[in-house]
Amino acid sequence: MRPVSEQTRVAVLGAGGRMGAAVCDAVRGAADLELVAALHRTDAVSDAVAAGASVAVDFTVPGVTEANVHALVDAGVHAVVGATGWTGESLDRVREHLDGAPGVSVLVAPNFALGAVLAMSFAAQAARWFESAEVVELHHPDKVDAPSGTARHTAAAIAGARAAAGLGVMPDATASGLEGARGADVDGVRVHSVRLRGLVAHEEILLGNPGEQLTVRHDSFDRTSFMPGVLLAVRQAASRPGLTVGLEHLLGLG
Ligand SMILES: NC(=O)C1=CN([C@@H]2O[C@H](COP(=O)(O)OP(=O)(O)OC[C@H]3O[C@@H](n4cnc5c(N)ncnc54)[C@H](OP(=O)(O)O)[C@@H]3O)[C@@H](O)[C@H]2O)C=CC1
Ligand SMILES: O=C(O)C1=N[C@H](C(=O)O)C[C@H](O)C1
Repeated sequence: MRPVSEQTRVAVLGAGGRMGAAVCDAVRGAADLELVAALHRTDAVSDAVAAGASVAVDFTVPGVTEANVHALVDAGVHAVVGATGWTGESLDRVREHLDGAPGVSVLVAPNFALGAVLAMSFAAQAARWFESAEVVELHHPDKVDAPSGTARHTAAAIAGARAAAGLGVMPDATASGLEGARGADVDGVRVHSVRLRGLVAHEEILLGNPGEQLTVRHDSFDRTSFMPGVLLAVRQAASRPGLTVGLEHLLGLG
């Protein structure tokens, strides 16, 4: 056990959830970290501050997480955020808030699994060379949002790479059919959501050209897959002031 003075004091918001509980276990198992608060929906964010946390990890739910982050920034506590539901507008509000809170950091990452971050990076790298690209995300049926934050982030990165390469609209002759059959449109990239008992978190990026297909696939079979990324973000929080979106920036991929 390290001396208490060397340990980073960590709070977990959403501690009773599937991810929050796994993060609490991971923090307890790390010699350089101390879990000082495990907060549930009935607790206030100020409880993390009162417990002396310097970093708070938020795995609550869309619709709640943004308010948590603003409260943490006000208190000077670094935030590591895994909860989804973030938009360009909500990220802008946090960025603006952080302008008035020098030294405080917020990392929002739609996926902390190293393989998922690499898959997104590979897909974005490949996108400029293909006429077509579509994203399929597959999750457990208890997930409350669709498409997944990861799929949105992936589609946005593909769209950005296509635009930078001067690619236009993808070929698609669909003129009629059932609403929703072609999935959601994220910046011009189609995203399809599967919810199936037995799954955890999976993503396939399909890239097509005449006569060939490239498939990039990542599978999280267990929530332990997210923990190395979460712990990396907690450890780097104090040295990355301002807003960071995506774990890729901590992995040298951003
Ligand atoms: N970035 C990443 O790598 C990953 C992100 N996620 C995302 O993390 C989030 C949580 O996922 P998961 O753990 O599966 O979800 P769960 O439903 O298992 O957990 C959600 C947690 O949020 C808390 N909560 C719910 N409503 C409120 C509220 N109104 N105020 C405060 N807390 C609330 C719950 O508290 P209580 O226990 O008191 O009910 C619960 O602990 C989702 O957005 C998911 O997409 C998931 C996996 C990986
Ligand atoms: O809810 C989940 O489970 C997951 N949510 C995140 C997302 O929406 O991308 C990350 C991962 O896919 C698991």
